[in-house]
Amino acid sequence: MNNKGVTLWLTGLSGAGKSTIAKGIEEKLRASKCPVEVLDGDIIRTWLSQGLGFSKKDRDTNVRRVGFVANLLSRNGVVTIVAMISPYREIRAEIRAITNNFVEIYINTPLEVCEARDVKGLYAKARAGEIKGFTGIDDPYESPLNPEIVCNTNQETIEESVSKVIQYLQDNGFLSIAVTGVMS
Ligand SMILES: Nc1ncnc2c1ncn2[C@@H]1O[C@H](COP(=O)(O)OP(=O)(O)OP(=O)(O)O)[C@@H](O)[C@H]1O
Ligand SMILES: Nc1ncnc2c1ncn2[C@@H]1O[C@H](COP(=O)(O)OS(=O)(=O)O)[C@@H](O)[C@H]1O
Repeated sequence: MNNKGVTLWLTGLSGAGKSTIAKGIEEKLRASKCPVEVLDGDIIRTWLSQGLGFSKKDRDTNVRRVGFVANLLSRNGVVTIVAMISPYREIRAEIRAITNNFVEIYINTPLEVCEARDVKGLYAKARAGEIKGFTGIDDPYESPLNPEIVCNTNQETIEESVSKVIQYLQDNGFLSIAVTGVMS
């Protein structure tokens, strides 16, 4: 096993499908004995970033911390999957510049679809004014201009998005093993 290590940075609105697709990629790679870790926004905010809020300053701090850890992992051969809203272009560019093999993946799901899913009921609260500064409602989301991969989750299945990412890893020499079950 001699993976190059890579950081897969999944960005998109809340409910876009970042965690779901991250888990799908993780499962496929783990089943093939590939070293993989997921840094998920919700879990990071429980441990590494407890106490941070959702101001631009706090979100940037959150993203910087995760970028730092992702680089440590990926430079040691781990496929590191980050799933965070990470709404600001500038900070994503900053992390790209300092991170080993940074691959930006835009989980492109229209706001209406995320809102209809409303997995955690937070969009309803944001619309009711109970949560202020909610991304996509009254806080910005700056979509990537040149992402390496785009997953249009309202036009493709979870499995198709996962396969697309694994295929990218294989095509770009990031995997030293063949991962089974990848559609072409
Ligand atoms: N094609 C698809 N790809 C990904 N998720 C999908 C798709 N179709 C439906 N879903 C559903 O959308 C929801 C996405 O929720 P998920 O927690 O993955 O979003 P998230 O982007 O991680 O949000 P948050 O930033 O709030 O953590 C899940 O319930 C998932 O099953
Ligand atoms: N004001 C808010 N804006 C966006 N997401 C929020 C907000 N308040 C709570 N959340 C929840 O916090 C999670 C997003 O956290 P992160 O991905 O860690 O965000 S980020 O902006 O700092 O990258 C999502 O699960 C979302 O549902």
